[in-house]
Amino acid sequence: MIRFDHVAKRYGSQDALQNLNFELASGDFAFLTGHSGAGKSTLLKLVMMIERPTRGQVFVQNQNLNRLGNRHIPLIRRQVGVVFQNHQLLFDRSVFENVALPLYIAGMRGREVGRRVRASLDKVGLLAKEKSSPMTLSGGEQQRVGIARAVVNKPPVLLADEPTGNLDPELSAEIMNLFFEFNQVGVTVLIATHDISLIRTMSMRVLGLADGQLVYDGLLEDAPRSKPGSEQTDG
Ligand SMILES: Nc1ncnc2c1ncn2[C@@H]1O[C@H](COP(=O)(O)OP(=O)(O)OP(=O)(O)O)[C@@H](O)[C@H]1O
Repeated sequence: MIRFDHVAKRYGSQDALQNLNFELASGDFAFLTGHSGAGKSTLLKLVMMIERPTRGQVFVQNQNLNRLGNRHIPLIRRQVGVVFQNHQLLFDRSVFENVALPLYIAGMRGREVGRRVRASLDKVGLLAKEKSSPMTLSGGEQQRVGIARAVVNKPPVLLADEPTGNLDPELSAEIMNLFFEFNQVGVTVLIATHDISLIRTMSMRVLGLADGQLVYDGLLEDAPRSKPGSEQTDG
């Protein structure tokens, strides 16, 4: 679960988020949308403890992040898998080694690593590519490696920041289906995206940000066509 309770984030004199209140219960799925600079990445960074709120409280899996010191950050990171737009894969390592990285960081060694990595690659349909270099893979395949890495230690929460940003509509739909599959087995999923046309095709909850404020929380199919994010594709 994720809960924001009167959360504000200010960078210097810039208000990135203001008085944000929402909750994703365990097993919920939502898209996070809004214009460039609306505060999507900042919101995700607060969940990952890359940033701290200026005011208010963020809860992840019922833990109040304000109460956790920096030494607890790895504990939260193990509970929150993250998928980035540009994959952030290591091109000098194999697919297997990229996916295994969070397990190594968590101190896991031996056979369990192989078992977990292969289970994860199997879920994203890339079991046959474990020895390949990510460089030899297509954009969609690279994104699936990024997803396998995000879920390899079975986090209860999965975040994604523009995970389909560089992909064509067909591949984007495939990637979204993977997120739905993880959600169906109980993972809480929050996906930041500009891609209103893609999320219009799915009747899922949408959190809409504008200028750091939550201006919409509901099913997009119920919304007037100008909301939320006003179809902006900038940024
Ligand atoms: N490290 C920072 N220092 C100063 N200002 C920042 C910082 N990070 C973000 N901001 C500002 O906070 C606001 C929200 O930015 P954020 O990156 O969260 O928006 P976003 O919705 O993710 O945008 P995009 O879709 O372009 O990635 C913007 O005005 C941005 O300029």
